[in-house]
Amino acid sequence: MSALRLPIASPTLAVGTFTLRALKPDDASAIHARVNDWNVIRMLSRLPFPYPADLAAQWIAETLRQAREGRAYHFAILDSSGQLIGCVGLTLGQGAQKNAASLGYWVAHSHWGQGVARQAACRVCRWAFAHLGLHTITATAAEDNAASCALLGRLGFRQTGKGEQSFMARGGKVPVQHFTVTQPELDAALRPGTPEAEAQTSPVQRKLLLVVAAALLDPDNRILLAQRPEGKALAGLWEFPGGKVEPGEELETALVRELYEELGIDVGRACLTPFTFASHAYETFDLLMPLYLCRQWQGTPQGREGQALAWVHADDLASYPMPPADLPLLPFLRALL
Ligand SMILES: Nc1nc2c([nH]c(=O)n2[C@H]2C[C@H](O)[C@@H](COP(=O)(O)OP(=O)(O)OP(=O)(O)O)O2)c(=O)[nH]1
Ligand SMILES: [Mg+2]
Repeated sequence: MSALRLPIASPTLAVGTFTLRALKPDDASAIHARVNDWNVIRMLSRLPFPYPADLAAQWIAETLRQAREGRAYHFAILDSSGQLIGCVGLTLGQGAQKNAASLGYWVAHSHWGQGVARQAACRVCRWAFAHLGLHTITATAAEDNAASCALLGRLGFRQTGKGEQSFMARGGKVPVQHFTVTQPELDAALRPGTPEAEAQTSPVQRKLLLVVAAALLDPDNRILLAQRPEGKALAGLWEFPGGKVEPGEELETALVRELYEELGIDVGRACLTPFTFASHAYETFDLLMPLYLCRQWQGTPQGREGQALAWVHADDLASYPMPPADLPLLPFLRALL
């Protein structure tokens, strides 16, 4: 009886300072901006040049369908700031080839030479061998893509043959090399001490970001929200004023400082009452945000960083889109006010 292969959910994988996660529809513009580059696209067999903007959205939709059906797993490669810098993926064989998968990847030209593709490809292969029941992973690289051929060699891929393949962007056939790796071969390539092994076995810990924030309350029990300005992460969303705690800084000191910097008000530490906290796993960091209540301060809050401000009744909070970390806090505020 042949074992049925059930689709498994695409994981989020950490490797070195990079994060690999399933593609999302709103990755389309970043993908288009980075892949529509002759340096990148000439190494990819199935992509036309120029690369039409709507092709990225279609491709993402197709990868999501393939992942749901367990036919392929494609990942966005994000750098430590959450910026998409490439893609890596595996397409699974069918029928007699069901224990094999083919590997593909590309990295934005601006990030070449930094080991991004090597680390990402290695991480995805390790995950696939561990979870997809594969015997082999294959890859094909254009013969003039020396970096890719070298990368595969460093991951234990053996060259199994040469051939020719059509490359759409180049408008014709291009000499290619075919490669294969098995799990023992990949493991052997990850000998302790190699950069591959280090990046794979000691992924940099997810960053814990400590942010302090305040719910300032006026005599009508309205809460002050500030709109995150353009150019900042989560721009346009409404938040509790506050900011990052600096290394070695006490939480209340940080909050007093942030409220002065952002709103121009003076708050005494004794006027800050600990209320609750937010804990949220953002894509590239974990946020821990103690939230204080404050009913007394000196001065009138002003958006000193250009941010819009709004005094909002607890019942109206839902009309102000907030960062995902803040949503679990709202029922507590409604119950209090
Ligand atoms: N202040 C604040 N930050 C929040 C809230 N919810 C939420 O997810 N965050 C996140 C967004 C940011 O990733 C982080 C706070 O960063 P920030 O950019 O405001 O930090 P900051 O005020 O120190 O500003 P900067 O000097 O670093 O630009 O916490 C919230 O309600 N208030
Ligand atoms: Mg802030």
